[in-house]
Amino acid sequence: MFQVQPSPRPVTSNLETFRQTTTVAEVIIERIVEAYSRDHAQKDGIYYWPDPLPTPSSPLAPDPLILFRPDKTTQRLVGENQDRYYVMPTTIREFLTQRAQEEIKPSMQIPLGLVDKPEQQKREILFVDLHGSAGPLTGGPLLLAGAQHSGKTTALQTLLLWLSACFTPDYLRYAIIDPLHELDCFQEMPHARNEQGVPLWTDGSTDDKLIQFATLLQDMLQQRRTTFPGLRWTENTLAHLWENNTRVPQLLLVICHYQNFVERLQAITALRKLAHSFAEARTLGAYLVVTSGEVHFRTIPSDLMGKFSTKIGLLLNESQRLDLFGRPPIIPDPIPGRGLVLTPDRRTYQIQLALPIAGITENIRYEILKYELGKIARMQQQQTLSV
Ligand SMILES: Nc1ncnc2c1ncn2[C@@H]1O[C@H](COP(=O)(O)OP(=O)(O)OP(=O)(O)O)[C@@H](O)[C@H]1O
Repeated sequence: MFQVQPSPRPVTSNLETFRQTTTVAEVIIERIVEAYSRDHAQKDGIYYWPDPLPTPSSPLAPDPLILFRPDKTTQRLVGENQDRYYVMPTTIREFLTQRAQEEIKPSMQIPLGLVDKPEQQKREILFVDLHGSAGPLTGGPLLLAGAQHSGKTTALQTLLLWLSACFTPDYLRYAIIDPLHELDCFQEMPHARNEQGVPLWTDGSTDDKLIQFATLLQDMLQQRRTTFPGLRWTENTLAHLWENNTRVPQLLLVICHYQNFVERLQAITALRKLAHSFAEARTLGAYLVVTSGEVHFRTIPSDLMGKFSTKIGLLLNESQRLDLFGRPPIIPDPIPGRGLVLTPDRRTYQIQLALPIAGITENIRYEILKYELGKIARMQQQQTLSV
């Protein structure tokens, strides 16, 4: 299994360039830090106050937190930035090479950014677990709720980029309902087709399209059961099948902008049924992520809301925060990608979600993302052919 290591924080920041004076206290602190390292202190049970969450600010720091480190090809497009923090210390190419040498096991633990845990004096990687690797109470479906331009699509890009890099299509497929075409760059990925080459993507612009798509996915779930008659699916079944060289891919359903379908009776009925089927099929290796601009029970009824074991809220107003988190202990700053997470163990933390790709504008990031996805597809195809 690969090791997830946070990249070291740079010692200096841009702000320091502008600093005029150094106080006596700062000199003393610097001397103590030199003599008594963070590692030493931790061994003695002393924890430093964690660094604050990286803050995107346009135009000074539009991309402070990125999933993967850029490689030489993209580095020249995104520029050097000492203050960027990488969730993964490797480039995508290094990651794929490393993955090709590993025994692949099912995993739906996805690093989406950083989480601040002040009471534990920790800032750590935010992992969302769609499977619940230590039982259903440790993970399950994810709801990403947020106002317009709060970072929902970006979070989905990060999630899908991670899964695309982790798994070849033999081990993972994603099915996407994307009414605003915000995830078009994933349509071309082989992961977004079923074994027969049928696209697992729709914009759901008509009820017929959506119902047909829902039927296709329900059939895929049913096929899992009928292909292995008599098999009792438990949370470890997929892992056992993979160990025995039976490749049944994990299947992720992503529903974007759920609130857009609410006024369409036939569409929303099919969508709700589909969401429930996926929410209840984690032992079959089926997973669910939903984004919504609204969290009121008229949009997401309580029976469906109750299925989401992890809830992320970005730029929510007070009543939306109340609907999703009760009375949260903190109110996050109105920054893209900054928000709250309600974890499966019912705790609420402040988070900063990562961008999938570095770059000073959204357009540059999108172009690089397309390029990186193409590279992933090509490298995975070569690796599959050479096995
Ligand atoms: N984690 C992040 N760090 C820095 N910038 C971000 C982050 N997330 C989003 N942004 C920026 O905020 C803007 C809005 O992001 P995004 O399109 O993902 O929001 P959205 O919630 O999907 O919006 P909409 O509801 O309109 O589709 C984009 O310019 C994006 O680059």
